[in-house]
Amino acid sequence: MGDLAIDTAALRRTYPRRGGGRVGVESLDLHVPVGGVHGFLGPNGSGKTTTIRMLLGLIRPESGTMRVFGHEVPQRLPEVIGRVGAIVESPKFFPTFSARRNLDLLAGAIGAPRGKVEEVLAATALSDRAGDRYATYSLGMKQRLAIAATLLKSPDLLIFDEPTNGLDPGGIREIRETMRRLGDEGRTVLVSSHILAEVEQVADTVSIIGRGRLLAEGTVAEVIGAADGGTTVKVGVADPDTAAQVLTAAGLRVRLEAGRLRVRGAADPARITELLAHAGLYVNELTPERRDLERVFLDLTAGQGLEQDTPGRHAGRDAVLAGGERA
Ligand SMILES: Nc1ncnc2c1ncn2[C@@H]1O[C@H](COP(=O)(O)OP(=O)(O)OP(=O)(O)O)[C@@H](O)[C@H]1O
Repeated sequence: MGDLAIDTAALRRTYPRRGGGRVGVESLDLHVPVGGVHGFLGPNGSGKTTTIRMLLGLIRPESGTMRVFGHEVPQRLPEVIGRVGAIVESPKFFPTFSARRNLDLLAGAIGAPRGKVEEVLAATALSDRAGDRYATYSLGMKQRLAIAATLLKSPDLLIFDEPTNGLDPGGIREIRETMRRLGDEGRTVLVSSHILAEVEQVADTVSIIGRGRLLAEGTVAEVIGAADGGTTVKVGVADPDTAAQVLTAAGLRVRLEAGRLRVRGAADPARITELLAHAGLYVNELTPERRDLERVFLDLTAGQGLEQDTPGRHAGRDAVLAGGERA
């Protein structure tokens, strides 16, 4: 792995749990590469917010180490905090002022260069509505304005804790597009979430945690592949029996299903086409059957949620995972 924006080793911060035992972050090894969007995933209560609060110096770990851009934190946090922008709670804006005026005030307070306000408004797709009063903004626009405010200091690392909570699908898409743009600019975006479908679409890499420990990490494809033992590909071919022999001889696992082959173990589906073409067999269908991240996540984190979580605490959040964590 290349340079890391965030790395932690055996990071621990726990709280006593009612009825005995402890909850929180037990021993977390996190590796967030520099540049791109990193999904920090786990069920409710798995320790995401606790980890983020430790990284930002808001609470102290009991033990373990953390580094941000190679600087040990919290010891060296003052040297690096200027490169970090975070939205952990909703920031306060003046409701009767426009978004632009709110940002102008903040920019003045931190000495951000002129022109920065228009730049961050554009980066969060708010330019058109920047003259409107904050009070008239939708929840999604408010959230994007919060991102715009953190961008005023041009952070290299942005940390968003569940940024799409409570947003409608349109609002979620806009936050996702904003994160994608920031990642494409070479910034590092750490986004915590328990809503997998969203993160799968935007994240370059992910960490999946459960009960304060790392369960899987890597690119989305790697995490899905590792959990699945390689991609499964459906193959349609005129002579499936011969094709099955060819592929089996090449070390792949093959099953005949409804006249088509289900082939596992090929690192790259193109290898299947190549093997069959060499045997004079022509493929008329080749469909990678990817498990989605959600499935992997549910399997990895089954029973890892907080069974003592208060029912309804996360009302309105993703029902699938709420169900999954209590499975
Ligand atoms: N200040 C605290 N006092 C007691 N327990 C706490 C405290 N902060 C967190 N916890 C507990 O630690 C565990 C991890 O919480 P945390 O908020 O880090 O999880 P999370 O993954 O961010 O979950 P969510 O998605 O629900 O926000 C939970 O069981 C939580 O109740």
